[in-house]
Parts: sequence; structure tokens; C-alpha cells
Amino acid sequence: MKLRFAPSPTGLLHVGNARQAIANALHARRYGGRFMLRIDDTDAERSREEYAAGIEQDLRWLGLEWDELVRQSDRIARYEAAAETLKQSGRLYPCFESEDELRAKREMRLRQNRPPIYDRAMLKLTPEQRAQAEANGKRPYWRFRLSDGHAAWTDLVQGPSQVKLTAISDPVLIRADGTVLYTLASVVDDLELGITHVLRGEDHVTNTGVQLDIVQALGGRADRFTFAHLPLLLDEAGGKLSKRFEGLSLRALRQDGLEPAAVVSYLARLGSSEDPQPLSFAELAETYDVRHVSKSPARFDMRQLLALNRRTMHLTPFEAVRDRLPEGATEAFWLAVRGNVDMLVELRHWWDVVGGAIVPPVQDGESAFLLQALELLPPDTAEAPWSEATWPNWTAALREASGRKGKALFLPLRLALTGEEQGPELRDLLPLMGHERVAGRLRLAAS
Ligand SMILES: Nc1ncnc2c1ncn2[C@@H]1O[C@H](COP(=O)(O)OP(=O)(O)OP(=O)(O)O)[C@@H](O)[C@H]1O
Repeated sequence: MKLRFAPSPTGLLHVGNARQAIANALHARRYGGRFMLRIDDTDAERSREEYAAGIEQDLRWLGLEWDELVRQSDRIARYEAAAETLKQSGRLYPCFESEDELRAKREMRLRQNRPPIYDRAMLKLTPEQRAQAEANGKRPYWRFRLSDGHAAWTDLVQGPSQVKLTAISDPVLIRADGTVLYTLASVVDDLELGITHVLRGEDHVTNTGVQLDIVQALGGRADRFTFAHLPLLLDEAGGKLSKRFEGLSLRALRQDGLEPAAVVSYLARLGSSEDPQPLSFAELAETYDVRHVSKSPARFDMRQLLALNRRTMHLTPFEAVRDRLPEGATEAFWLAVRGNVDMLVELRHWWDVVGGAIVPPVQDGESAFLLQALELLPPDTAEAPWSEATWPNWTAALREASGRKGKALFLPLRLALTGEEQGPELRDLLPLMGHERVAGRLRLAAS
């Protein structure tokens, strides 16, 4: 078994592309197959080296590993050889119509209420007419003559599928400048590089029909491929994602400080019958089944991802994040705060709470209570150092002395000590903050 993820380096990978990469990588891992990254860079005008490098970087950030890396630009000779085979068998035929001529034909057919399919006029070209066209300085582009009938397959997501080939224009496989189009390059690679499973976006369904026809024209067997066309991922407003809009790119998520493990868990299960859970790649692979992916388009929801990010961090051990924590942060700090932030970057604030300076808000009418709290604050001594018991002991004494309880007791303290109404357990934070800082903040808040 061998799968491939085949992006074109024409922009930054977005979460929709990533969903396909993850599906391929998980399927390969689950069934012990190989996973190839193929950079589809035959379109020299749109492809950029920096995007190709960016794709590798972004996939590595996600933690995906590939067994092979192939660039289509290194395999041009193979595509040309395949084109030659198709020319020899008469399936690839030269065309000379200009864009304007084609447009005029399309419009004419539409006016006649006929589908705007290419009329194959150039199939009737005699060798003399062709020589004449070339003598006039025209260079042909080449179309593939599709078979009559249907291309059919059983799709792992869409179920029994078919494409009516007579309803499609013969596709151009070679441009007038001699460059090969993706449609052909992809078939040649899938055949020659031993691909068995093609998991890709629904936008490729028609391509699959055409490509199966090309496979057969090249002497391959269509039934050696298993297909799964996953629905496209939409943005929160239901819009189409594009490599041109960078908001939902993997790069942006990385810069925002999201955990790659959360992104993978989210995209692996989004729009499927299984709920997104904070799981490792290996755990996800144990049960991954592309047949569980729903046929309807899924929407990317940032709030869901952030919730999963929070749950992921809650399970992350200190060692795994140590390098990304504020300098000096200890394991005790990480354990105290990790369940309270959506993203690692928000830790900065909690680090300032325990180890730096914050400005607590003014609390009208609470001065006396806060001074009372200061008075009852237990000392932090070598014999009785502050511990997890300090907070419950202190607040129990304060409850007794002040007669307050619940929110009236706790909220003014939390606000004075952390500047926030909510956050990590004060029982955990207190020993990290230390007596001097706590006393200083109470004094400041009471003033
Ligand atoms: N919104 C989307 N949701 C899910 N998969 C997508 C989405 N857009 C593209 N894909 C899939 O991503 C994979 C990589 O394809 P490709 O690089 O051509 O992406 P693209 O975003 O369509 O790029 P381009 O805009 O350059 O055509 C393909 O399997 C494609 O079907």
C-alpha cells in the first residue's frame, strides 16, 4: 500500500489541505503503508520555491513524516515519454484553436442549448492542414481523446461513483509551450511510483474519471487504485478556503501559538463520526478510518480547535513544553497553569502573576477586608514553608474572622493576587508566588 499527498507549491498550506495530508498519513500508518509527499510543481509560472520549502516545514510542524519525497519538476522526461505513447496510439491529438475561437464555440453551443463541450474539430484535421498550421507559425497544444462511456469506481467516502466521460471536454495534457499539465503528470506518477490509494479533496472527482481513462490508455489497470474523495473544508462563514488567503494557513496557526498535536487531532476527526479528542498521531492511527468521514462539507471552527488545544495542553507533560515556557518556569508552574489557557502564549500572563509584576484592578470598598487578609496571611518560614495547604488554611481563618464565604470571600483575593476573575487554582499558585509578592499585592490592592 502506498499513499501520497500532492500539493502544488502555489501558496501556504491551509487547514483544508492539511486535512488531506493528515488523512493520507493516518491511513498509511494504520495499514502499514508508505506515505509519499509529492510536490506538484509542473506549473512553473505559479509554483514558487519558497512555498515548496514552506509545505515541508508546515507538515513537519504538524509532526507528519513521509517515506519519500518526489518533485514533479524532476520527472518531466517521464511525462514526455508517456505523452509520446499517447500520441503514438492516437489518444493525444494536436489542437490549434485559439482561446477566442474556443470561447466563440462555447457560446454558440450554449445559445443552441447544448452543453459547452469541446467539439473535437481538431480530430478531423488532415496532415496537410496540420502542416499548414505549423507553417503559419502555430504550435499545437495536445488534448486527450476521452473514451465514450463512464469511468466508475467505489469511493471509500462517496460510495459507488461515476463520471460520464462524454459530458466532459477532452482535456489538454500538453500546453503549446510543451509543458505538461497536472492531469497527465499525476497519472504517470501514480502508475510509476506504485501508488495504490488516492485520498484527496472532492474537487478532484471529475479528474479521477479522466485520470482513470488515461491510466487505461497508458496500459495500466484502473482497479489497482482505491479512491477516497473527502469533502472540502469550509471556513466559519461557509466560504471556500484558498491558498491565497492566509488566515487559516498552518503558518498562521503556528504563529498564533497553537499546538500541532491539537491541530492534527482536530482535523483528523472534524466532519467524521468520531469526536475530536486530544490524541497522539499513533493513537489516532489506531482507529482511523476514512469511511467515517461524512459526505457533507465540514466547517472549520476556531473555537472548537481552541477548546481542543486547551485539552491537549492539559495532558502535555512539562518536558514536552519546557523549551517554549518563559525562562525560569518550573514544572510546578506548568502543572498549576496548563489547564487554564487556550494557548501557550497566554502563559506569559500567569508567569507574571507568579514571578513578575501585575497591576491588580481597583476594588471599591474592599480595603478593610484585604488588610484583614494580609494580617492573617501565614508566614513562610523554613520550618513551615508554604505548600498546597496554605491557601485552604488561610481562607478558613479569614472566613471565620470576616464572616464572608463563597464568592464574597474568594473573588477579592483572586482579583488582588492575579488581576483576573478566573484562573488556575490559588492553592497551586500561592506557593509559587511566595509570601513577599502576595503580601505586596494585598497591600497594593487595599491602598
Ligand atoms: N478546502 C479544502 N478542503 C479540503 N481539501 C482541500 C481543500 N482545498 C484543497 N484541498 C485538497 O488539498 C490537496 C492539495 O491540493 P492543492 O495543492 O491543489 O490545493 P488547493 O488549495 O486546491 O491549491 P490551488 O489553489 O493551488 O489549486 C488536494 O487533495 C485538494 O483536494
